[in-house]
Amino acid sequence: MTQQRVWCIGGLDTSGGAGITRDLITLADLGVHGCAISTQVAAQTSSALLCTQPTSASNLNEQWQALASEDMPGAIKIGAIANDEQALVLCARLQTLPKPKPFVVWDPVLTTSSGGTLSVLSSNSIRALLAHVDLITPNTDELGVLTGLTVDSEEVFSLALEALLSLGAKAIFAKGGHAKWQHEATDTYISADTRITFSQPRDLAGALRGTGCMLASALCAFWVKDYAIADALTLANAYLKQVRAAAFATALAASNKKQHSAQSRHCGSRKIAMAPAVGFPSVPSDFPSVCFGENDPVSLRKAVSPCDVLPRCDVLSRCAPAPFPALYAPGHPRSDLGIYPVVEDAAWLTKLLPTGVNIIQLRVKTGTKEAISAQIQKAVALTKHSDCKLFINDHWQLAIEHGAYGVHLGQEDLATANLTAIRKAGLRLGVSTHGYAEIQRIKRLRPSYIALGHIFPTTTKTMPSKPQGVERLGEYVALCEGIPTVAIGGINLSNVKAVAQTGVSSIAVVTAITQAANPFSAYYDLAKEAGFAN
Ligand SMILES: Cc1ncc(COP(=O)(O)OP(=O)(O)O)c(N)n1
Ligand SMILES: Cc1nc(C(=O)O)sc1CCOP(=O)(O)O
Ligand SMILES: [Mg+2]
Repeated sequence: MTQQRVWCIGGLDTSGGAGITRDLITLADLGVHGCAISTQVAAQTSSALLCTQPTSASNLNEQWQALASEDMPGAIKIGAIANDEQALVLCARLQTLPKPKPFVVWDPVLTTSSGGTLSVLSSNSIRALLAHVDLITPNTDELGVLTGLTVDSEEVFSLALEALLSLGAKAIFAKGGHAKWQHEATDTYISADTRITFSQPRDLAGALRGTGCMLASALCAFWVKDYAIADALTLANAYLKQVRAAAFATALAASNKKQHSAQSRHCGSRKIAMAPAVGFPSVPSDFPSVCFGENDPVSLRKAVSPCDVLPRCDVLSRCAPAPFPALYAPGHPRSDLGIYPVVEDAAWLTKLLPTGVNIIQLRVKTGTKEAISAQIQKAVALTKHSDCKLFINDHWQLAIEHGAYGVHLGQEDLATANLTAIRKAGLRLGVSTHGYAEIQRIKRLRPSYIALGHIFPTTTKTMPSKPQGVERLGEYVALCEGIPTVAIGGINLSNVKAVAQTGVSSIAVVTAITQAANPFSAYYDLAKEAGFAN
């Protein structure tokens, strides 16, 4: 059970709105066991810090030892550290954590939302702590205090992130709620080699307390549930959006009940203390827009200039370019795509087209450009007078040149592919994804289908990510909001039924067909077991 446990180290907020009290509520809401180490007892109401009493260094040590005598956690969330003495104890303890080391997140709470001081740390303590944490989650005010900069513009924000990295931060998740210069609330994740942004339209629940605590503890919950960091961040961002919406609705209902005047209905400027339980994020509109890198070619914001002059950037959807062409013409009786064989040369088409296969992919990984071009030309000619939709993997220029039905691209291919040219040529576009962050990145493109992989271990290629499993596949299908979906990776006769039951539109296979003793009947067996027509 050690993987499903998070330790929360921070101040005990008597009101339950923030600190370790809020952390434990958040973890419970997400089905993770939270343990607590108190750095101080803060007598707090929902709007004021009355007084606070720091825990002694020896008591802090004893609390740690008590927890360490039982199960170690999968993640440790640190909030307000009262003073340098406490920082010293924590650094010593973090240094001697047994392996596998828990993921350590520091939410550097310095003041309460009402302005009371919770933490006074020297620059030496900050540096020492940074050496032991995997991720720091400052808001822009905290980023300013930690770096000595006045973070009031995008330029200074970027400088501050660089400054914090050079102080020793391994990775930063800088929250954008306080970044008033941004149209949207954009959280930025940055490490030595990665920059990912997570954007949401600004909402009315600005005065909800404890949002930083909730975000960092939700992140730890998703980490111990074994999500990759980009997915855990996407989920934590979506969780917060859900909580804010629910908190605002609850506060509004309470306010309406109390006072029936029209004026009291707007509670955007009031303090909201209660954050209702909302559970695992599942509502697609709660998920952020995700961009990889500052110049993500998939980012539509850069492509459409009117967004920049509009006051709020929930305009992303309004500015989105036309979707890529649909896989079926409107009114077509069929909605699923069936079994989707992915093959390495055009000769496979001759073998598989007689099955009546609906969609097929040519995935040629070796050979000269001339040889690949000849393969694509042959495949296009073979499918021209059939109902089979031919997708070309990787080679989008050749696919356009030879008039294929569509192109399949991976996440990295998007950096070099010319999406405008593909769209202009009228080709369909399928894109690979491997989790929440990539799906949220790709959805705004409105591709013809979104591939979801890899579902089970595969021997066909080395995957940098972990298998997703069918439970997550079901969540991803729902998140794709009607865009056709294709499951891929390790799918065969023994598991194809469970995959089909997630509602995925198509199931792509390599070895289940290409290494079958009889590929022709393997296709039929898979289609039958999945419950697809043909
Ligand atoms: C249907 C489908 N899904 C995913 C992939 C993988 O594409 P990509 O990420 O571009 O990796 P390679 O196939 O190029 O190795 C796919 N080909 N088809
Ligand atoms: C080509 C490919 N792409 C994947 C992804 O997840 O993006 S998994 C995969 C290999 C699929 O082969 P098999 O059906 O033999 O497991
Ligand atoms: Mg590819």
